[in-house]
Amino acid sequence: MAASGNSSGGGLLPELTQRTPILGLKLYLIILFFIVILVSTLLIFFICIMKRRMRMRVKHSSGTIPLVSKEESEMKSGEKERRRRRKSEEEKEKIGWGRRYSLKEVEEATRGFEEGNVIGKGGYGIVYRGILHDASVVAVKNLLNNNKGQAEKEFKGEVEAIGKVRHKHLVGLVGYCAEGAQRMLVYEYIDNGTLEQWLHGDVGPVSPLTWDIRMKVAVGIAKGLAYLHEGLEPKVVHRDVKSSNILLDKKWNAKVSDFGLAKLLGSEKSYVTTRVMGTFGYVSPEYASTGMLNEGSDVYSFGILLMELITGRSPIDYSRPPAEMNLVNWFKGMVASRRGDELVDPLIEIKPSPRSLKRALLVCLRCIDLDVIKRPKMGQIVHMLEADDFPYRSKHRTIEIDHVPSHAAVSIKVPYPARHVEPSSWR
Ligand SMILES: Nc1ncnc2c1ncn2[C@@H]1O[C@H](COP(=O)(O)OP(=O)(O)OP(=O)(O)O)[C@@H](O)[C@H]1O
Repeated sequence: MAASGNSSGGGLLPELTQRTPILGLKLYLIILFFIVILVSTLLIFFICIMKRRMRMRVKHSSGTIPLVSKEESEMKSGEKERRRRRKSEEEKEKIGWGRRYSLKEVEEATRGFEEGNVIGKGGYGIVYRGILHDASVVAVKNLLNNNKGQAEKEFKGEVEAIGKVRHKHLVGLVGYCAEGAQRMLVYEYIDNGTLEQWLHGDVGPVSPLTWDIRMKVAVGIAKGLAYLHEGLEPKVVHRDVKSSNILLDKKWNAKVSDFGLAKLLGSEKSYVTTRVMGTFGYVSPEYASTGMLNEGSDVYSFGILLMELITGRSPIDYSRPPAEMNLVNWFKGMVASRRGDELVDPLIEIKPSPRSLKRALLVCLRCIDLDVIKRPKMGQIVHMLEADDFPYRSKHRTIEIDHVPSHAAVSIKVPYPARHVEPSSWR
């Protein structure tokens, strides 16, 4: 019994240890190999199932206990999409110097061109105050429909000429709108009215525009014009320098506005137009009679503007006695008869020093010289108005002022800076 029991147990083991035809491996090794394969297959299968279950659980949980509601998450993705689209629209609408605005944007900014947002009406259209999406305040000039044929031309010229021009004393164009028949210009908003309003509006018995403020305004305008004439290539002639085109901020900084009439000029050439486009009373005689235009015409208009600042009078005022209706004639006559101090606006409480007054009067006379060549450049005017000791510095050479009325008994000598005027001085 013992022998048979031994032989059956011993018979099984030797079978397992017998070599098989598979690579001569022993049977138990092959069995072991298959068991390992089976176990690892099961293990992989199990892991896959577990992973799938976990994924399903995550899905399930986000559906049942969401961190944000479905609507909210849709809104968020919608908002994201809208923002992305708005950003790409804005990128598309950027035009180098500013922006092209859609009609919808301008309508929103002005609350549908609400009457209450009208800040002024000019020859080319109505100006509205507007607030853009980014909260910046702007002045939107909506060009008139009945001006379209002409205004469209002006519009294009204006946009191209002034879009890139940036200067402390020039009103910046921040963009435009050209949709369908609509043409609009979007300017930075200047918050303290126009020089015309401050000079000729009802300001009470004492003008807030003191002599010093008036001179500061004059220097600002001169700097702005000097930049147009001498700081740009090709230069820009404004063509409509007048008090209603001078805007003021709360610190009395002057900003020259309305380049609707400005045209780009070739550097050496003067420009001939078929019709005179300036404003009566400010237009230089040569521009009025020949249509020949160069920056000298702006200098003439600046001279008239300076007279207006000194006297508080309009260039043409039919409500005055005939001898005083034309500001230039009255002004020249008063200077010639040495009554310059009577020219000062009676609304100025503290009178200017004789030196400061004389300086301003002489600049006026030089600007309105009938010979355009003899008029100073705007950069020189900045120097003349700013120089403390002008016109008394001895090293200045003197130049005769022509065209003070021929009946004038006096010959006025106007010192003239011999130095070269650095562009940086009027910037
Ligand atoms: N950028 C601005 N910021 C604030 N107000 C402005 C601005 N531009 C214009 N205005 C206001 O709108 C008014 C009309 O301006 P606009 O330039 O159209 O006409 P104007 O200069 O009075 O006349 P014209 O069209 O004959 O030049 C101005 O008088 C001013 O009160």
